[in-house]
This record gives sequence, structure tokens and C-alpha cells, in this order.
Amino acid sequence: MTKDEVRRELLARRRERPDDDRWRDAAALAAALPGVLDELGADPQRPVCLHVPVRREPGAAPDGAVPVLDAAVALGRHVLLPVTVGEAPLDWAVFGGRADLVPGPHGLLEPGGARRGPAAIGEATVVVVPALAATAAGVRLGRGGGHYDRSLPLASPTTLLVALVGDDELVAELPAEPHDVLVHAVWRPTAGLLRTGAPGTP
Ligand SMILES: Nc1nc2c(c(=O)[nH]1)N(C=O)[C@@H](CNc1ccc(C(=O)N[C@@H](CCC(=O)O)C(=O)O)cc1)CN2
Ligand SMILES: Nc1ncnc2c1ncn2[C@@H]1O[C@H](COP(=O)(O)OP(=O)(O)OP(=O)(O)O)[C@@H](O)[C@H]1O
Repeated sequence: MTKDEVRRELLARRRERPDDDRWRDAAALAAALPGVLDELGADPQRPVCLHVPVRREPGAAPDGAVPVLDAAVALGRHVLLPVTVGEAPLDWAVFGGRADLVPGPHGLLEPGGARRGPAAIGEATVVVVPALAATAAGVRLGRGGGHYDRSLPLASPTTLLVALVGDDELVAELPAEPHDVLVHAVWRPTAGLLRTGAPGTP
């Protein structure tokens, strides 16, 4: 199957996901965040890159709340969120709370504050990357914009890349291309964290 065919199947499955599961996933991710950061050995002095889930991505409750972002702030973490700028690598800005978020492209919510530039991802200790699915070897499939593919090469060699997928989105195989950057771990709401063994995995 092509990447687009696999995306269509995965998006169709997400649309079927009952609201109850989405509430549960959003709460489970927030509850798991401190343990996940510990398990990864995330440096408390360095920022964490998260994202505001869009549509049926795991992390957003059906009412739009994103408890995992609030949990990160409550832990005293410095949180960076992506700002999508055309075909360029993602820009980054600090998450200061829900009131900061403004509408962006593709129905996204983005931080409205000062942009730190695409290289800010290089300061992050952990980058949680949205994905439609991932494999145990660390291959991830995104929405096809190539935004994270262009940004992840700007992360530091010590940055841990974590794909965030639903519990049923760890799959045996995905089509991969040479530009696809492998992630070090796959995080699922209920199933937790799986290290992939990609180079640089802790
Ligand atoms: N939460 C989140 N933030 C993100 C991404 C992401 O996948 N998820 N991106 C990842 O690179 C970048 C933005 N790129 C995106 C590209 C397409 C769609 C999207 O929802 N597309 C619809 C098609 C309709 C449309 O484009 O409006 C879809 O796939 O159903 C979302 C984000 C940066 N921020
Ligand atoms: N490092 C890169 N530099 C320039 N273009 C790139 C790079 N990586 C990917 N692209 C382009 O981006 C497009 C989408 O790539 P791909 O299908 O792998 O996206 P994705 O990983 O699913 O999406 P995303 O990274 O946004 O979540 C392709 O046309 C690809 O050629």
C-alpha cells in the first residue's frame, strides 16, 4: 500500500473512535506524562516539544481540553509548540496556557506568542511527534505535509523523539522513505511507552 492509502485507512478508523475512548486517552496521557519523562531520562532544564492535538489525534478530549499540556505546565516544564509555516521547517513558540492559542492552518491551534525560530527544536530534551501510526522499529507515518520530517533533523543528537499514537496504531509495517526520521520510542495512551531501538535510543 502507498502512504496515502495507509493514511486513509488510519484516518477512517480514527473517525470511528467513540468519545468515551477519547476522554480516557486524554486523561491517561496526562496521568502518564511524569512517568514517561522520567523513564526517558528527560533533562528538566531543557524544553519539551508537544503539540495541540487536532481532530481525532490522541490527547484532546471531545470538549477540546488537552490535559497532557496542562500536566506538562503543572510539572514546571518549559513547553514548546509547533507553528506551521508553509513548506518550511516548523517554527516553535512557548505554551503559556490555553488562552495563548490562536487558530492556524489545517484547523490547528497554535501559540500566539513570540516565535523562537525553527532551530529551537534543538534545545528540546524530548519531542512528542504526532503520528497516524508507528512501528516497533521507530518508523512513523504523519499526515503527509512533511513538516516534522523537515524539522526533526534540526533536533539535537541527544533529543529523544517520541511518536504519539492511539493504542491500536502500533502497526507491524509502514511504507518508509529515505527522508523519514526514526523515533526512539512510541507512546500509546493506555499501553504506555515502547522503546524502538532506533539509533540514540536510551
Ligand atoms: N496536532 C498536530 N500538530 C501539527 C501537525 C500534526 O500532524 N498534528 N503537523 C504535522 O506535520 C504539522 C501541521 N501539519 C498538518 C497537516 C495536515 C493536517 C490535517 O489535519 N489534515 C487533514 C486534511 C485536511 C486539511 O489539511 O485541512 C487530514 O489529514 O485529515 C494537520 C496538520 C505541525 N503541527
Ligand atoms: N527533509 C525534507 N526536506 C524537504 N522535503 C521533505 C523532507 N522530508 C519530507 N519532505 C517532503 O514532504 C512530503 C511529505 O513527506 P511524508 O509523506 O513522509 O510526510 P509525513 O512524515 O507523513 O508528514 P509529517 O512529517 O508532516 O508528519 C514529501 O513530499 C517529502 O518529499
